[in-house]
Amino acid sequence: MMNASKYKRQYYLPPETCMDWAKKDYIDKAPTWCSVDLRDGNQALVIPMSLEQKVEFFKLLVKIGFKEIEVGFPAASETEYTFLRTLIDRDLIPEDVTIQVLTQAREHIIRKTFEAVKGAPKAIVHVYNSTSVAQREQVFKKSKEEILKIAVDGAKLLKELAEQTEGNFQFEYSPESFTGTEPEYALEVCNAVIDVWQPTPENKCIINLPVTVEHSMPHVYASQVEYMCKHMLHRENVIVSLHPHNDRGCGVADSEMGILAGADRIEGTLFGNGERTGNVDIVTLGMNMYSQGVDPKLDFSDMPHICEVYEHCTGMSVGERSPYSGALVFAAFSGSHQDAIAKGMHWIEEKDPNRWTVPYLPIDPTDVGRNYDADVIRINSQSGKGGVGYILETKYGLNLPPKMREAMGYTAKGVSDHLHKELHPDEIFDLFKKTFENVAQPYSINEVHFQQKEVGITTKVTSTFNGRTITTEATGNGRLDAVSNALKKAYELKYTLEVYQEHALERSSSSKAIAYVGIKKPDGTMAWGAGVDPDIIRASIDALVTAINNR
Ligand SMILES: CC(=O)SCCNC(=O)CCNC(=O)[C@H](O)C(C)(C)COP(=O)(O)OP(=O)(O)OC[C@H]1O[C@@H](n2cnc3c(N)ncnc32)[C@H](O)[C@@H]1OP(=O)(O)O
Ligand SMILES: CC(C)C(=O)C(=O)O
Ligand SMILES: [Mg+2]
Repeated sequence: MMNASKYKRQYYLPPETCMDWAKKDYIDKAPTWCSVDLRDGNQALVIPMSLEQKVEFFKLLVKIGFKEIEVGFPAASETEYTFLRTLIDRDLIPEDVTIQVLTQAREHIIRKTFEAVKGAPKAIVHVYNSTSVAQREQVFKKSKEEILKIAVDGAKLLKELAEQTEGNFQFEYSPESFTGTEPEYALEVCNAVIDVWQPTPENKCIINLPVTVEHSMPHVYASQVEYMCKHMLHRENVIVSLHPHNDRGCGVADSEMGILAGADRIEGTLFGNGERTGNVDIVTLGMNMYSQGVDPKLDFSDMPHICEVYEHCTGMSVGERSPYSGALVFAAFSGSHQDAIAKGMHWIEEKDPNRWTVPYLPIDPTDVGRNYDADVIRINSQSGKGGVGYILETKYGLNLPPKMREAMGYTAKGVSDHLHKELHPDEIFDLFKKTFENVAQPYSINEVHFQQKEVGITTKVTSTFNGRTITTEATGNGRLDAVSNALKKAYELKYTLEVYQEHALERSSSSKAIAYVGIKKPDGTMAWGAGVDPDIIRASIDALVTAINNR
């Protein structure tokens, strides 16, 4: 049995109501992004990245467009230290990119960090100490004043070493475990740090408010952020940064509401890698903005490549349902969704090509390097005529009559259900051909001759049924009608010719046409056939014979 009574809330509300952010419904500009993949993401991996993997990942982050990248915890290990030196010594940091390094607020760790970062063209030195009730009591066993002193001493040492070290440095402070800290106390500590640094418009400092562990609903965090923003010393010279983790699965909501509450900057990772349930997923955050028409200033247009490098470097995998990036996130298997998507695609093509409104698809999959054919409409036993028809039309250029789409839809559903598998587009096309195209058993046509009469057409048809060949003559008001009448006469067939449609085959063959025929049987149900031939008359006769064979 589980025992909920051993838990109680571990978060603290601000001393005043801070809900102004709730009046906003829209993020109108991208925050400053800082990737912490190479530090927070890396420290959460079973096997942290090698030097080569970190270099490859760094290049990917630069290509995506990150301008601030926390590259590691240089005092942590030789690999971390060497990676930082490699970036600086091999001149791998583009001019418009600022690297960031993390250090505990401990003297020897800070000193080692400055040793590692010296010569960096631009670097953010990020110092942290935990301020939460739990850590004050259990880990540090120190009073509020003593914890504040750790932060202030760390801030002073950063300032001192920055002056003595070659390079350009900006400072960042995190009251780690902010979400388990009383907001008034977190504010007091942050303001004490800001007071040491005395930020200016030219050299702003960063105050990072981490959701080190996600304890509350996102609106509580947003209220805490709003409180901090409202009361922060030199707010105009402070960049307020958020660093949400995802323990309750609300990292994205924390970030979005936190931005509404006044934050300027987000630290997170690709696909939400990071400690425990991960850091906030910057792909989701950025693409959420993009899907509202706001440029996220990050380029995710080649998502498959981004996933590949991420998986290769971290050994993690991108989940199939991972927003905007997962293998299945654009896939529609169910019939009504496919139908709506197919109609939506036609709508934007014909009516409004500049605005994406396709039902069930929050963004155009091609914007992130995915494609309609392989990724969107996929066929299994949950699918219907809309999806099957869409695939036949868009991939193979077959524009089936609406009722024939339905017949083909049920045929595909039956096969998928029976085999218990997804049908790939080529399998659907093969199924169509096998079931509905030029089927010449048990009836087949050997020869057809026409003669134009004053009223209508006369035909002489030689056909075979069960090994017996006969020739019949008949008239009709057109060629197909005449052949149909001849076959009815030859075999006493009972049906009415209900649907006829034809078009050129542009995709599969430039010189052929396809005809579709639907016949109504005495019980009122339909049978369908298609014929493909360079000669449209021959194609229509083959379609008719196929429909007869499918009765
Ligand atoms: C929420 C986060 O993600 S924070 C980042 C966490 N990442 C990492 O820790 C990865 C890199 N860290 C490391 O490799 C190691 O911890 C090192 C090399 C930095 C330090 O190693 P060590 O000194 O051997 O161990 P450790 O980190 O456990 O030190 C714990 C001591 O530091 C103190 N401490 C921990 N964090 C801080 C901090 N941010 N500021 C000041 N003191 C701190 C603890 O209270 C403890 O003190 P005690 O010795 O008096 O008990
Ligand atoms: C070091 C800090 C910012 C951190 O990673 C966290 O609190 O999650
Ligand atoms: Mg973290």
